[in-house]
This record gives sequence, C-alpha cells and structure tokens, in this order.
Amino acid sequence: MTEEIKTDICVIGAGSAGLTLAAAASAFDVPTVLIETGRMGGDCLNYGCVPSKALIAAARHVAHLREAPAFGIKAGSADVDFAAVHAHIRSVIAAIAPNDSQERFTGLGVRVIRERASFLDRRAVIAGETRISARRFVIATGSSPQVPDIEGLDGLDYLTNESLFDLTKLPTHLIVIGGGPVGMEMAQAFRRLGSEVSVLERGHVLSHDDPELSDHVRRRLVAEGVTIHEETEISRVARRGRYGVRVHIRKADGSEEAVDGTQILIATGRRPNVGRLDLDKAGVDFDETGIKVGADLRTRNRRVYAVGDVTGGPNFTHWAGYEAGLVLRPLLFRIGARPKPDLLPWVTYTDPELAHVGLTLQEAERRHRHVRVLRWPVAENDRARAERQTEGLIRLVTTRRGRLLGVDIVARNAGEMIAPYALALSKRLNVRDMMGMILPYPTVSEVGKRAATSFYAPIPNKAKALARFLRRFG
Ligand SMILES: Cc1cc2nc3c(=O)[nH]c(=O)nc-3n(C[C@H](O)[C@H](O)[C@H](O)COP(=O)(O)OP(=O)(O)OC[C@H]3O[C@@H](n4cnc5c(N)ncnc54)[C@H](O)[C@@H]3O)c2cc1C
Ligand SMILES: NC(=O)c1ccc[n+]([C@@H]2O[C@H](COP(=O)([O-])OP(=O)(O)OC[C@H]3O[C@@H](n4cnc5c(N)ncnc54)[C@H](O)[C@@H]3O)[C@@H](O)[C@H]2O)c1
Repeated sequence: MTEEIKTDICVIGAGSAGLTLAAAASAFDVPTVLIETGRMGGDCLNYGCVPSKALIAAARHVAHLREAPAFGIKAGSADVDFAAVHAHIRSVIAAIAPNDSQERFTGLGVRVIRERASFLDRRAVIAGETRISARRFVIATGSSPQVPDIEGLDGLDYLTNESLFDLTKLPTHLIVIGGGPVGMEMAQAFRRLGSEVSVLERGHVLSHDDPELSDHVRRRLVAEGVTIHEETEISRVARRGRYGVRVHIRKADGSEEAVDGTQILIATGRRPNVGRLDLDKAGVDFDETGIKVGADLRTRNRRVYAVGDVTGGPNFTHWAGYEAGLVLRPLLFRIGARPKPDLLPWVTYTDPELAHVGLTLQEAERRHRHVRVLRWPVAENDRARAERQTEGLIRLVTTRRGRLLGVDIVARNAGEMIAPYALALSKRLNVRDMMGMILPYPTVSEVGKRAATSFYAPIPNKAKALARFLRRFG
C-alpha cells in the first residue's frame, strides 16, 4: 500500500548539500522530507573527505618519524599495521556519523525515508512505497566516480573512492589513474604508508592549480618515491599473473611502456548522479554533465532546485553546503540566490598542501588591465625554519591599487592559512588591510603579511621625501 505524504520541502539525497538544507529548513519549522538511498552523510562522510583525510593523517605520522632525526630524535622506522589504519578510518567515520544520522534528523523533525527517489511527475516523487508531493523539491544526489573507457578494465577488480577505504591490507603497488586531487592525495598517503605508487595522468597533475605552486607538490611526491607519468594515454590494462595488473601506456613522444602493479585506483573525475531519477517526468533538463540550473539554482521546473555535485559545478563539500544555504532563501523567503564562485576556496590535502581562493592569475589578468603579483617564500619564515618545513610560497594577486583578487598558498598548513583570505576577498579588502593586521610571531601565516608589505617595495621616493621634510621640524 502506498503511503501519501504532503510536505513543504522534499530533499533528495542526504549528503553534504541535502543534510545542510534539511537541518536549516527544520530550524525554521518547515515540514521537510529527506530521502536517501545509501548511507546517511553521502560521499564526504563515507567515501570522500572524511576517510581520505583520516588516511592522510595516519600517513603523516610516518613522515614525522622520517623527519625526526633532523630534530635530533631517533624514532626508528615506521611499522605500519594497515588493518589498524583501516580501523582508525572507520572510527573517525563512526565519530562523525551521529551528526548526519537518521536519528538526529528525525529528532530535528525531518521525515527521513531510506529509499531511492524518482519523480512521478512535476509535483511528486516516489520513494519505495511512499509518494511525496511537495511545494518545492531540491535534488542533491551528488556524484559517482567517472570510470574511463579503457580496454580490459571491466574484467579487473579496480578500486574507486567507494571501495578504497574498505581495504584492510596495504596494496603492494598501487597504480593511480588520474592525477587530480583524489589521485595525488591518495598517492602520497599510500606511498608514505609503504606502497609502491605510480600515477598515470593523461595531462598534467593537479591541473586545477597553477603549476608555479602545484610543482612544489609534484616534486615532493616524486622525492618521496611516487612515480608520476604525465601526458600519458592508457591503451589497455590486463591481469598479470595471479595477483598483478599491467597497464600499457603511450607517452607523448609516442613511446610505449608497461606499468606493473597489484591494484588500480580510478581517480579520473566525477559523474553527476542524474540517472534513475526520472527527471524527464519532472520537466528537469539534464545531461551527463549534470542537472541544468540557472544562476538561481532553479531547474526548468520552477518547483525544483538542484545543489551540490549533481549540477556538475565545483565538487566540494563546502560548496555543496554553501549552495544548500543559499537555496533556502528562495525556498523560504522568495529572495533570489546567487552563488559567488569567485569566493570559493579549495585545498588539496597533500603535503605540502595547496590552497587557493579568488581569481586565478590567468583569470585576474583577463579581467583586469593591470594586476600586481606579490610573492613571499615560506623559506624566509622563522617558524617554518624552526619546524624545518621551508617548502612553499604565498602568492597574492591584486589590482593596481592593491585590492586582493586571488591568493594561492603552497605550504604544510596552507589549508588553515587560506582562511583569512577567504574573508578578505568576500569583504573586498586591500593589501593595506593585510599589512595592518598584527599577527602572532612566529607563525607561518606571517608570509602573507610579508607578501602584502612587498606591495610598497621599494618605498616610494615621495614617502622618503616626506619623512625627510618632516624631520626638519624637530
Ligand atoms: C576521495 C574524495 C575526497 C574528497 N575530499 C574532499 C575534501 O577534502 N574537501 C571537499 O570539500 N570535498 C571533497 N570531496 C568532494 C565531496 O565529497 C563532494 O563534493 C560532496 O560530498 C558533494 O556533496 P553532495 O551533497 O552534492 O553529494 P553527496 O555527498 O554525494 O550526497 C548525495 C547523496 O544522494 C544520495 N542519492 C543519490 N541518488 C539518490 C536517489 N535517487 N534517491 C535518494 N538518494 C539518492 C546518495 O546516496 C548520496 O548519499 C572529496 C571527494 C572524494 C571522492
Ligand atoms: N581536497 C579536496 O577538496 C578534494 C579532494 C579530493 C577530491 N575532491 C573533489 O572531487 C572531485 C574529483 O576529484 P578527481 O581527482 O577524481 O577528479 P579531477 O577531475 O579533479 O581529476 C581527474 C584527473 O584525471 C585525469 N584523467 C581523466 N581521465 C584519464 C585517463 N583516462 N587516463 C589518465 N588520466 C585521466 C584528468 O586529466 C584529471 O587530471 C574534484 O573535482 C575535487 O573537487 C576534492
């Protein structure tokens, strides 16, 4: 027997976007239904940010042990118990899971349905035995790994982010296909934990970031023993012996090579989850790149909005949450929602980390006639010297008058250091504001202030003349 529910807002997908929206709507006492077919918390909690950062944290301890002798401490070599690393990852997920749980959301007054949702028509959705009609729908069904069409891949047990964190045994030789954030973060972590790692990338690794900064990361991974093949086409893959895999690659110069390993990780990007939603019945436009939305996040059906990875926009948890927060405005208050992608920060959690906010240098040069580029190396920073972590730099891009346009940082804790610049850009601050800030000494964040100060170097002759003139008056 089908149950009928009439509600105000129906959210499809309980990942970063859907959960943010459902929690916010319930805080305004708006009747809300939340439908989830898989695990509560979506990709970020179960197969993405959380397990990957927990794995990276474990791997960092190995790096610290290796660095210890330079500080006069003999720590010995790391003895990695990968089953225990796996248990650590699971316990981190378990510690965060209650925040995203069905129990918590039911307690907030949200009706949670654990079924796959699909549209029946422009105003109704079916989820298992429940028919839901709502004043507004929000699709937040996220994305899945994009598996490339490579000869031989289908017959192999390859890994994706959905199976990687189930491993209880360390791969002997992990071949990572794709050198984006997933590929590079995982390549370094597995290498540190003791796997041989080869990254196969058809273009250049970390291509979302400027090579001036991403090269620091690339070099560090290579120094730690990761083999990186760039501008490489994969012609086919095959099983090799009982436990091995062989990947045949073609390099840019036409030469061919075989890369042998034990497991393959596919990290070649994302595919929005648009299938099996019967979007045609709802009058919602979509293609393989995602659900089509206007600048206000609304689909062609004015009752239906879409947020997060499913729109094919930036794939970040904080962006999914931001869009979910924005869409609440038209949903509840009939005020327009306008996402501001220029203010989106992103971080790649390699070591050193790579962080960016605002315009890229190319975009700034395209939009502004004159830009200033201010750099300061981490090697000049006292705290970095004390920590023996001198790799990296900060780069500020400003207008001719010093208004901040974009910031890039490559440094061990770049992800933490980028935070004030996210605020500075949203408030349209100038390098003078950054110069005027009193920062605690010694912190690596001081590199930003040094870069901002270099806006006025060398000190203009006019300022020197003024100081000379004023000295005359005693
Ligand atoms: C390995 C990895 C590491 C990452 N690390 C980071 C990071 O460090 N920082 C960061 O910001 N981002 C990171 N991301 C990206 C981040 O995970 C995503 O951008 C984010 O999860 C998107 O949120 P979402 O709500 O759009 O989708 P999701 O979190 O994927 O949630 C969508 C939910 O919808 C459900 N669903 C799908 N179809 C239906 C249906 N028909 N009916 C009901 N439910 C449905 C799914 O089961 C899923 O639970 C990472 C991604 C990966 C793969
Ligand atoms: N730190 C973070 O915030 C973080 C971490 C991981 C993932 N994410 C998000 O998840 C999304 C997915 O990450 P990703 O790294 O899988 O995707 P991506 O699209 O960022 O990178 C995929 C890489 O794979 C390469 N590639 C594609 N097909 C290939 C093929 N056949 N052979 C060789 N190389 C191939 C591409 O050239 C590209 O460099 C990203 O958009 C990112 O925003 C974010």
